[in-house]
Amino acid sequence: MSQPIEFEEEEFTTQFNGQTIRRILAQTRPHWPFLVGFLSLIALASFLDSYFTFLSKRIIDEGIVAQDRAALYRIVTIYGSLLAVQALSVFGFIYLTGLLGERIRYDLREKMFRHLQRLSLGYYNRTPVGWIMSRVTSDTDRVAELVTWGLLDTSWGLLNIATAVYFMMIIEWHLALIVSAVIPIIVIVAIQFKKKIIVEYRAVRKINSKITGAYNETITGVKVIKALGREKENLEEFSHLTSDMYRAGYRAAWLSALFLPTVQLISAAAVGVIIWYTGWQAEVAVGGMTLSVGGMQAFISYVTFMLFPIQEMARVYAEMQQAVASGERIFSLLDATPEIVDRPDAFDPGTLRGDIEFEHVDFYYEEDSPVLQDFNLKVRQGEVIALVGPTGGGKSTIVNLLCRFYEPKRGVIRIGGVDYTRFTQHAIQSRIGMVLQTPHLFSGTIRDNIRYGRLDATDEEVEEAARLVGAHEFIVRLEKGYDAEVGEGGNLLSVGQKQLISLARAVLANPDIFIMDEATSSVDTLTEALIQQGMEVLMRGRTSFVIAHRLSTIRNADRILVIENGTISEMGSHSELLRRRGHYYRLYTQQFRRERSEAYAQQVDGREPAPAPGEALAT
Ligand SMILES: Nc1ncnc2c1ncn2[C@@H]1O[C@H](COP(=O)(O)OP(=O)(O)OP(=O)(O)O)[C@@H](O)[C@H]1O
Repeated sequence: MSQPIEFEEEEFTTQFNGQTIRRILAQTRPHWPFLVGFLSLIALASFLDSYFTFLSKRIIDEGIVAQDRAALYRIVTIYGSLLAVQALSVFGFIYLTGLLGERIRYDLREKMFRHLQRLSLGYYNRTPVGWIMSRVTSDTDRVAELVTWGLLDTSWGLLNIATAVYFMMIIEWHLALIVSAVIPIIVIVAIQFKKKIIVEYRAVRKINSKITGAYNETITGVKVIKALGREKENLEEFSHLTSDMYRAGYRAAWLSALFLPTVQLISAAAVGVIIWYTGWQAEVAVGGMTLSVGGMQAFISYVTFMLFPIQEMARVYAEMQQAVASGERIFSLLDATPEIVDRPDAFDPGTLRGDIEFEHVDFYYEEDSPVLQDFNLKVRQGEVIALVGPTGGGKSTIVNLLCRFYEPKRGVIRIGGVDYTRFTQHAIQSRIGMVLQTPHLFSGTIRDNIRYGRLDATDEEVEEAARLVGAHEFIVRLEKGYDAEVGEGGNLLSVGQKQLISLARAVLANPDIFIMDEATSSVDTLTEALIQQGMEVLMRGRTSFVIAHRLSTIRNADRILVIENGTISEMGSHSELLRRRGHYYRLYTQQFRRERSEAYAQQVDGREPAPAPGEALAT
């Protein structure tokens, strides 16, 4: 059953955390010229915004009321030129904010990508891919939004209010003080509303993604639902969801509708105070009236125009909680320390050729469930080791330890007589060639994927490698040959073809140690023979470990290890182990019998037998 995707709808319970906010803001430090640029332009634009209202007052008082045509023209000309300056500064700050946002997104993503490459496999085991993807995409966006548009709206809002108060003070400071008292009231009311509205909309989105999930399950599982007669129960569950959504949607709509009239009423009260004050002054201070008609009009404009920046600031404040939570998750990723780090004196031995030794190795993924305990193994340079045994026995773990994707918890692994933790990880991993059971190919062409083994290889070398492992024939049969796209993860090719390409890639890399996890199923007999031949090319003269599923590999191996419960339960060559008539003998005869009967069935009725991986040697 599919799970609804809810990464976007995570809970944001984080409270304001000054340290995280400081760290988020610190992301702008390398780009301070942009920041200074956009803040200065915003300051200019907001100053002009308020100044325009002041100029309007002067147009009314000095031009229209005083009937002074020259003054009117002069002020209107100033107004017009400043409008052009304002237009330029608005263009400038929006442009700079956009650029700053892109830089911050780029920086964060690059930092995360770099860090993700350093993290050990253990981190990837614990952390779902979806979680990481959410950090890299939506969280980065939220943080970038906060430090750009959020910062822009806040500074623009604050500066607008400050300059408006400044000009009101110039016009009539008593009234300016009275009117300013309204500002914090509107700010608090606006923040409370916005916070509540955001909570309701988030609830709506969350339920919506559950509804999508419910639709998905019902449609994909329609047969089962019908067969079990679950329609009524499903409908009831669905009705709960939709009525929850209706309630949350209703509350959001009600709050949104209530919000604007409420703040408008508060500002209307302020406008009332202004008008009352003007009238009162006219009464008590006949002849000495300090607030002109233009002044009153300017005050009313300042109060009304203040509403918009206050709303924007309230929105930013309410959304800041989300951005802080996003920031915390991004930093938790960036602060995760790799479990495997090179020692300060780590070196590159130049080669990994030499005997390999596991000495008293203990290993676990989870502390309370040991996988290997006191594991000992000596492998001579050039030996081919086949690992067989039941699933979960520890075969992949042995190979993972050898590649140093994990390190022993106790004991030591030596390569060429040296503890391998003295080498750099790169020195080890770049000299081990690995072909996985379901090999991973990267989107691109077949040629690109083979060349991944050695980036400076020529086209001829790429083809030569493919020929050596027997992949050339199938590649040239494809319409575009080596230039055929493999699709995301190589999914346009079969498992066998992917293995052949991985073998060619490994040949090109010319590793000192070769590791192969054979494909268990879905490989036809011809491809299987090709893979076998390719493996032999690669194993020649190289120490090789094969997690073996096929009889042919096992017969040719120098030594076969039967791995059960993290220990070697049997070890020897194919004929030795058969003579011993133990676990290996049973696995082998079972598989041999199955293969015989399949071959017989094919001969009799020409049908393709279904694979029975349950009986394979290493599953
Ligand atoms: N990443 C992991 N985190 C936790 N436990 C793990 C992890 N990988 C393997 N294990 C556990 O370690 C044990 C050995 O697993 P391992 O994959 O080495 O066995 P295997 O012999 O290769 O099996 P298979 O043939 O199925 O691949 C199993 O019990 C498995 O559940």
